[in-house]
Amino acid sequence: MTAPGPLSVVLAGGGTAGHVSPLLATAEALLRLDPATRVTVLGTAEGLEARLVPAAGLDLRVLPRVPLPRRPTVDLLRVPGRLAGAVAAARRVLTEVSADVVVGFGGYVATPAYLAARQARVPVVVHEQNALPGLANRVGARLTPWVATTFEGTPLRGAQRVGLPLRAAVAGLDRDALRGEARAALGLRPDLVTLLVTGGSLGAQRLNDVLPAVRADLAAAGVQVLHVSGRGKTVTVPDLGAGPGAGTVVPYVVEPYLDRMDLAYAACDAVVCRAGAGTVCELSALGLPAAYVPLPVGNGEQRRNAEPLVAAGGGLLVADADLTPAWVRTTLLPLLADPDRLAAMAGAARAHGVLDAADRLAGMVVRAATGGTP
Ligand SMILES: CC(=O)N[C@H]1[C@@H](OP(=O)(O)OP(=O)(O)OC[C@H]2O[C@@H](n3ccc(=O)[nH]c3=O)[C@H](O)[C@@H]2O)O[C@H](CO)[C@@H](O)[C@@H]1O
Repeated sequence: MTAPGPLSVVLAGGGTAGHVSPLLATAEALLRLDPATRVTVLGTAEGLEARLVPAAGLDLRVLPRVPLPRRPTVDLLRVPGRLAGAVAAARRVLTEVSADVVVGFGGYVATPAYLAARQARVPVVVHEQNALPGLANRVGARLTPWVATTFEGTPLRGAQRVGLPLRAAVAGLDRDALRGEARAALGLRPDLVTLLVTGGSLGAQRLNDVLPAVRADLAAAGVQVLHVSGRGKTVTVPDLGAGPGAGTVVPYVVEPYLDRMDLAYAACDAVVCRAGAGTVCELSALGLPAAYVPLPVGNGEQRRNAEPLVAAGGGLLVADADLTPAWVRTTLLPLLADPDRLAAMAGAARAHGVLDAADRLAGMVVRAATGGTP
């Protein structure tokens, strides 16, 4: 059975950019397939989607946030009432836009969206970004045969690996062509080895503390830094004074958040970062060598996100507690001074990455909406 006319697709997800970016990339791919597709996004007023979705020109509908407690606490008793309100709100949106399919990316709004779709008999597609699934997607995967994952081996029933949908600005990035322009736009020198430091969309205080502390060593080695710190997080970059590296002008540029991460990726030669699924997949698809410092909380998904890439030679894995000034001096600086090793890592990363996940997921969404089989 084929739905008549253009499809109406509801994308549900949000929270951090790690959740919003694949949603936006999937919207881009659906609109590439058919520019007449109606795309509606369900998100929260608190997440980054509240800014990023309208900025991408998409229709955002806000649902109340329903955090699901990870452990059975008294708060669990309040979930059904809150959840019922959010399901009813989602259901109204599905009816208003005559949804043909709901695609959930996990997070706060995904659970009510999945339940509303089930009530309205609208097909559901689940996309899980992380190597270990979150609670919302564990629920969602029980309701549908259409389950897509970023990584191989994610424990969800019926999972098919499609990779992580990447925005066209990243997937289509020609780093060599954009390098000069990107460095100039970011206040970096054209001629120096360039390290990108990024703690993901929210930043990471640990990275913000450790990397500036070795500014003098980096500068003395001729390594300039672009440090994306996260909004509201602090970074104190020491003045070089008369210490090592003084007298040479080696930039250490701090930006709280970049809407154009493609510029950062074009500008840099290597990366020190957290291991959010988005960062891992973008860097591997672009062939960027990186030292991954997984966030040591949550269900351990960040370590699992980076492990296969690191095992394939595409980067280093550094425990949070091991990220110290000494590590920078003894491990990172020698790596940055070794173009052959960097090139080998870059090649291994590129071989591991997936560039066309957005098109693969969009294809699955259309099949789910039009009565296909998984
Ligand atoms: C603290 C937290 O909850 N972290 C989770 C969050 O991470 P977080 O949101 O940090 O996610 P990711 O590393 O997955 O992705 C970061 C995304 O933000 C973009 N970006 C980043 C910085 C910037 O200045 N501009 C910008 O556009 C990157 O290009 C990338 O697309 O979602 C990930 C994907 O579900 C999870 O794996 C992480 O565990």
